[in-house]
Amino acid sequence: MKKVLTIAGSDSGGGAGIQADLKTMTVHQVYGAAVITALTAQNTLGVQAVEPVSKEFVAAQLDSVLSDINFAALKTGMLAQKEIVAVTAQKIAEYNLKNLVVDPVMVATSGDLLLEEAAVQSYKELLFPLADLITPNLMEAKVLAGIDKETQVEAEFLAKKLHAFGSKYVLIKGGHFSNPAQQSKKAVDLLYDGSNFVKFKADYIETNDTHGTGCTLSAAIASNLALAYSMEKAVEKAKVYLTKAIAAGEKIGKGNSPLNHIYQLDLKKESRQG
Ligand SMILES: Nc1ncnc2c1ncn2[C@@H]1O[C@H](COP(=O)(O)OP(=O)(O)O)[C@@H](O)[C@H]1O
Ligand SMILES: Cc1ncc(COP(=O)(O)OP(=O)(O)O)c(N)n1
Repeated sequence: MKKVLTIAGSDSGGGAGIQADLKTMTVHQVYGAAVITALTAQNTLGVQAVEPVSKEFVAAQLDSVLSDINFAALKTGMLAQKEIVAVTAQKIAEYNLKNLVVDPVMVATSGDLLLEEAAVQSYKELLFPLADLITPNLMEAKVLAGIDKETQVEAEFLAKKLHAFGSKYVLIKGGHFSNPAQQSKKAVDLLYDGSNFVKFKADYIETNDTHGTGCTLSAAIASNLALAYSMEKAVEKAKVYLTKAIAAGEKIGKGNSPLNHIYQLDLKKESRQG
């Protein structure tokens, strides 16, 4: 079995972070391991509190799993602080890890901050040059490119700007674009390899129940890379998985419900009532 590592924060509500990553990995039939960078007291309504893990303890977790398990791919999610970005990059380089997907998580959809501002530079200098793929959403891409959040820009422009930081590929996620493509009810993500653009289009689902979409997408891509798919195929398959998981969502909690990862398991619906 292929092994995949997530280095990310914990979402006590189970919708995003390492919980979403491990569910996604399991459904992809890869073995998921998790290094936790921060605890969040979180539910479907938002993030009530954040407790970052010390950089020493993140390093200890990384040494534990990396000295023991041979990972075919890995992803990073919420890294919270610049020291955690730095130690993560240091260990990824030290253990010469391949197939790295970096989801530069900054803010939850609820608006709660998941990364300190000082860490943005560390992402660009330390982590992106090691990455096979970075997966910013629109707002994250603007922050990383140093563009005002209110400025209207094309995804192509952002992809080119971010590719200059050294990752092999950039995927600009389209969940927050209010552009003609979305008006035509398509969720469009743009992949750039430094020369060519590839668009991935899926049906845009009219719902606010999208908690954990970014985490799920990057975990699915990492799983597909571990399974030896090309980057294009890995993104294409991940997007299909994600869209089905949004469409199959069931109401959980009082706020924005998480995705449904068990929709494709062969379980009788009656056995999971309640
Ligand atoms: N309502 C939706 N219907 C279908 N796909 C969506 C929807 N919202 C987001 N997506 C997709 O989910 C993924 C995550 O995108 P986005 O929401 O932009 O990132 P994040 O979750 O990091 O904020 C992308 O592939 C995007 O196209
Ligand atoms: C612990 C933790 N990590 C990441 C996120 C952000 O999740 P994401 O999939 O980008 O999207 P939303 O859940 O915010 O829609 C999080 N909330 N918590």
